[in-house]
Amino acid sequence: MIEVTGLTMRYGDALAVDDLTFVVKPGLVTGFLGPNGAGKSTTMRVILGLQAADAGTALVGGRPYGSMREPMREVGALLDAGAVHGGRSAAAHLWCLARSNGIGRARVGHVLDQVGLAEVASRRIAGFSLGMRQRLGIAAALLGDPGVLMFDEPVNGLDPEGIRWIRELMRLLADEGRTVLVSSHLMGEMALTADHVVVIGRGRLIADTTMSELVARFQRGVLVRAADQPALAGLLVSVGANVREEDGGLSVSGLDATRIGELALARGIALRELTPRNASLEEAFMELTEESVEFGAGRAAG
Ligand SMILES: Nc1ncnc2c1ncn2[C@@H]1O[C@H](COP(=O)(O)OP(=O)(O)OP(=O)(O)O)[C@@H](O)[C@H]1O
Repeated sequence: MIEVTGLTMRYGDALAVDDLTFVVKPGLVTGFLGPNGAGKSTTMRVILGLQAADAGTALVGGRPYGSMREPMREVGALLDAGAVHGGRSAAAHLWCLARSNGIGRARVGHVLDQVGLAEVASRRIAGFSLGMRQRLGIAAALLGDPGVLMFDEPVNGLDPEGIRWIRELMRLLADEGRTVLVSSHLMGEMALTADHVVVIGRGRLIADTTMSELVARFQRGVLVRAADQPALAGLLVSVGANVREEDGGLSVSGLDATRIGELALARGIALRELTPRNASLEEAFMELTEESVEFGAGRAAG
């Protein structure tokens, strides 16, 4: 479990994280979403004790990172996959990390296998592709077999196969009961990965909810096609729905797809299509963050 409470962090006069409070629970993949500069990396760095907060606390398993005797066994993180010593081999890099954290050599082989780098274990990191570096960074995060994992934009620059691999790994880690926090500025990617989302903008909390609730919140009506469309339109309007013609079908709001299907069935109208439509999650994200920008502007003016 990660508990962030009233976290505030400034760079000079600029407020990067502003009184942020949220909890990341075990057994779930939690997406940490926000546009560039929202404060995601800063929050993660404070959780990892790499930066001191100006106010508030960030606890992992009830304790600040700085008080852990063997932190790699409690929390693993991928922050910047580029930041490794290129002259070493993958195995040497991991063994160096393991040794300085009291972790046995067997874990090095285990995590190299787990991330699919076993065959290139003795190659110098300098020759690694971005995807291989990401995998190596994830191997390092997993080295201490920690219960809490944080990944900052892990899919950045990866090909579709690499993205799918990361998605499946997150799921597996959460299913093992671990706490998984993964940041992204791409809502669409998160929709496929996360169970829960924490959305921030300008360092402030915008939403802390389940992914399915967020999707439902941005539901954009139902597209329906029927054998007898005028009859269906009349029926739906008679129960209070908003109906307009669209693309040879009916765009319906005010009723969900289940209810529309039941009404059509009861009246004996055959349906040819019944499609609930959501705003793209990118649109939802824009809306959410625009609200936060407006909120920010309002506060500044007031
Ligand atoms: N070392 C620094 N010095 C000064 N300002 C910084 C520093 N690091 C970050 N900032 C500022 O703090 C704010 C939050 O940045 P942060 O990197 O945490 O956001 P982010 O959500 O991770 O963004 P991104 O998706 O671009 O990584 C931004 O306005 C950024 O410009």
